[in-house]
Amino acid sequence: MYLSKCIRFCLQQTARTVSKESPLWKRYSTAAVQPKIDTSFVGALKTIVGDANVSTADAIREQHGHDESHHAVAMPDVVVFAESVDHVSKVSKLCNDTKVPLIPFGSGTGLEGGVNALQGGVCLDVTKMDQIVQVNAEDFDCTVQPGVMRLGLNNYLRDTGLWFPIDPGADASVCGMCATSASGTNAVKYGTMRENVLNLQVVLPDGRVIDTAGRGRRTKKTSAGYNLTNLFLGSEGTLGTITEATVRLYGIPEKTISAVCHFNEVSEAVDTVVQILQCGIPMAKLEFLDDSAIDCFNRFCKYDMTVAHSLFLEFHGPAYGLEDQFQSVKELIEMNNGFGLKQASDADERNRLWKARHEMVWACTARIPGSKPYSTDVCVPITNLPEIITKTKQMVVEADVIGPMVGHVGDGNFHIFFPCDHSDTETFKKIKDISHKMAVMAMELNGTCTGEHGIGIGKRDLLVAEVGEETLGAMKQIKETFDPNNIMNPGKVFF
Ligand SMILES: Cc1cc2c(cc1C)N(C[C@H](O)[C@H](O)[C@H](O)COP(=O)(O)OP(=O)(O)OC[C@H]1O[C@@H](n3cnc4c(N)ncnc43)[C@H](O)[C@@H]1O)c1[nH]c(=O)[nH]c(=O)c1N2
Ligand SMILES: CCCCC(=O)C(=O)O
Ligand SMILES: [Mn+2]
Repeated sequence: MYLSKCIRFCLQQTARTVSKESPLWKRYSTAAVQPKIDTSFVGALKTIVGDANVSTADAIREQHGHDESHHAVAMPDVVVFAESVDHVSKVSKLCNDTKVPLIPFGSGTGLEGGVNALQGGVCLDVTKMDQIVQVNAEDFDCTVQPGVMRLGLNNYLRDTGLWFPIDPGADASVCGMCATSASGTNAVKYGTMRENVLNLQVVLPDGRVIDTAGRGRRTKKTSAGYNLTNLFLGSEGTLGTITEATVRLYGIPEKTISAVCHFNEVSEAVDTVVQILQCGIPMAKLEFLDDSAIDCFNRFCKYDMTVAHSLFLEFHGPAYGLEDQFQSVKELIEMNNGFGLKQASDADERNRLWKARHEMVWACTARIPGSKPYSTDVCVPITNLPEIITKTKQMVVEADVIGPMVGHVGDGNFHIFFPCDHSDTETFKKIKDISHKMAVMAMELNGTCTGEHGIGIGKRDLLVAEVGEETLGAMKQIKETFDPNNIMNPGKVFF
């Protein structure tokens, strides 16, 4: 009853653009920021980080005013490249004292408009802080600065026999992945960022530097006080700037088996997934692509993969026993009328088998030249997957829009990738409508409107429907405590 009240509220709100004058803004935003960016402010920034690390050039501001999503570019007034924690601290304090918005920038691969400078201000680019501070190979952890990218980290780690498995597809910064609580294809086995971060160093808006678990702490377990680490995971730059992350590492699996198979019915594929999980088979990846996704891929890469609903699977482990796991899954696939099962262990073969999954975003946007991805990102308890996937697919077919479905179904999480061209207003309206209905359906099925991309700009209305007014109020209190002047990435997560 309560949920449906919230959903009605949220349906009313998304129908219009929320401006600073609206009651919603006043209700859910802290003090609005008054940017005071003039030559003396820019001069003060230059004094802190050096002339070469401050840019007001249009091209640089444009580059920092958007991510990979469809959201309209919103440029910051100035871009600052920090080279040290001291830089971050002093720039934060200056912005706080002068009430200028401050937007941390990782690598701009986000999908919810997280770095778009809705109210102008300073974009704080931390990519120059790119040191791997420490690797504790025998403890399976390492500490990185915010400019360290996940692929760079894994290249560096290769000789140690370890890897950092969280894989959002894009080569994102590890601290940006903390900020959005990212996950991706490996979460079935290794969890999301929430399960893999041991400690964070954060610069608060007033310039204070804190370590969420205490300086140097890197234990797998702790019961010491509030879990500030988890508070900052998924905070999307709205509470502070993450300047160091200590993350968990894993042994590179001795053997990997990849597999792909097809189904005529969505329900057969999803039932197979649920049964694999119920049997406790420790899958590394369990992904679903529908027929429309495979069709996009074939067109984009000139492949001739079977155009059918497909499961992409991966097994990681010691060579001993992995083949048995594969055989058990094979039986389940056959029981559910799956066909065309292919498997590979060799790295090149495996990459070829999985190519459709990895090319998906670009294969999809290629269908409409100049389009950008509009991603939906719902996640539900695994037993509710068949219902929401089937209903979503029906909506996409009925609306007659291009909307391939790709799911991290092993986690109950899936996306429709809509190639989005804002000038086609009719299609855009249909996309928004389906996206909204998917989120509402997910919430009705005890799920969430975002499993991994975050709230950003696009899902602010949905947050209140998801968590309820009281919980949203508690979140706002936390925001006000850390950031009383609302300088940190204003207009994100909350209005
Ligand atoms: C092709 C493709 C495919 C995928 C994805 C993207 C793309 C382009 N993503 C989304 C994306 O990769 C993910 O959101 C990253 O975690 C963003 O990291 P960036 O470093 O790019 O942060 P980016 O610079 O885009 O910033 C994202 C948000 O975090 C904040 N932020 C960044 N660095 C910060 C810091 N140091 N301190 C505080 N705040 C900071 C920003 O202010 C912003 O709000 C994804 N994701 C996923 O989870 N699963 C997936 O499957 C995919 N798949
Ligand atoms: C529309 C982009 C969604 C990217 C993503 O999350 C994935 O490929 O899993
Ligand atoms: Mn994803």
